[in-house]
Amino acid sequence: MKRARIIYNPTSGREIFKKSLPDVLMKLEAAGYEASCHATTGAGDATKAARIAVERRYDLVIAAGGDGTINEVVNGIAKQEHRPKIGVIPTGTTNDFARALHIPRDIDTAVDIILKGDSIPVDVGRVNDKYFINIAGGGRLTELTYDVPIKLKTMLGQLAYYLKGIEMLPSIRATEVTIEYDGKLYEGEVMLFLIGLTNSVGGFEKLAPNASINDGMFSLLILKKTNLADFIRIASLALRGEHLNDSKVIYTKANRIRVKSQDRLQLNLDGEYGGDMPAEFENLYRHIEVFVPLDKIRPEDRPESLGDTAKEE
Ligand SMILES: Nc1ncnc2c1ncn2[C@@H]1O[C@H](COP(=O)(O)OP(=O)(O)OP(=O)(O)O)[C@@H](O)[C@H]1O
Repeated sequence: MKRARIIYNPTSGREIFKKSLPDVLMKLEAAGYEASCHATTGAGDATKAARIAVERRYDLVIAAGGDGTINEVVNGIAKQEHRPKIGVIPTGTTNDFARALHIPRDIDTAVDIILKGDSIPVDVGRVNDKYFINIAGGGRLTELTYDVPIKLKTMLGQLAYYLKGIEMLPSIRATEVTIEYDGKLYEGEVMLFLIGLTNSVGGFEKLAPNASINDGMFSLLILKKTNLADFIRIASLALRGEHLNDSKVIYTKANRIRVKSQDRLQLNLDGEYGGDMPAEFENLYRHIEVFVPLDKIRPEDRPESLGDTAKEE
């Protein structure tokens, strides 16, 4: 009998998953899985739980939570040789990764997608021995995600991040950085830089419009130093995906990126604090298989167009 392990964060998003858990377990059992679950207890626990699930040779690991939980689960799996397929039940505040893969927030539908059994390989980012699935970034603006209290997120959802952003806007300053990407060099002051694996960041779905989830490339976006008015102008352009040609924006694809700074510069990995720079980023090509609604995935990202290379590594 196949075995499934659900790793869920009881505090994520609006804390709704607990109520559905018995139904989800029953549904998995009815589909022929022996199903069990682990409720995370705090930072790092989902990584530990995923590592144990790998050791115990679970066939399927389901991450139920927000991007932070999925990131932790991937961190427990990505280094291992035997990597079980991952199912995602998005119950977080932002759910960028799930949104990029068209996995809906409705728990029942998300479980149906897993049970249907269609999966695709996705790229994973590695930086200083940590992994990310969606986005890495740096700059004062990316640091605001750490300060949003859990209770506020539970009450307000994504709005909590925007409120925090507005509160911080006047105090955001630029940072001097050196960014090396595939042999090219950028040196100067930046408001932020983002290294994306998908097109969905902080609810902005058009930030990296031509990102592919499994082409082995990062989308690198650098926002140079701006004044407050320019910053607001570019942010509103970004909502419509019209920011890429702005003279303050550098946007390109790269496979390897190095970032360093004279100042203290924190690294944000999938919305959580991930250590300080310097950092070296590497794109791990099609490193993990995730269950998705195949009919919603762009043709070029689907297995039939991936060919045999999808089975490499
Ligand atoms: N029992 C717990 N109590 C407090 N924090 C927890 C607990 N379990 C996990 N966490 C931490 O909560 C972090 C954020 O969780 P998660 O991403 O699932 O939800 P979220 O913050 O609501 O959603 P999003 O990341 O999409 O904004 C995790 O990275 C983890 O470190």
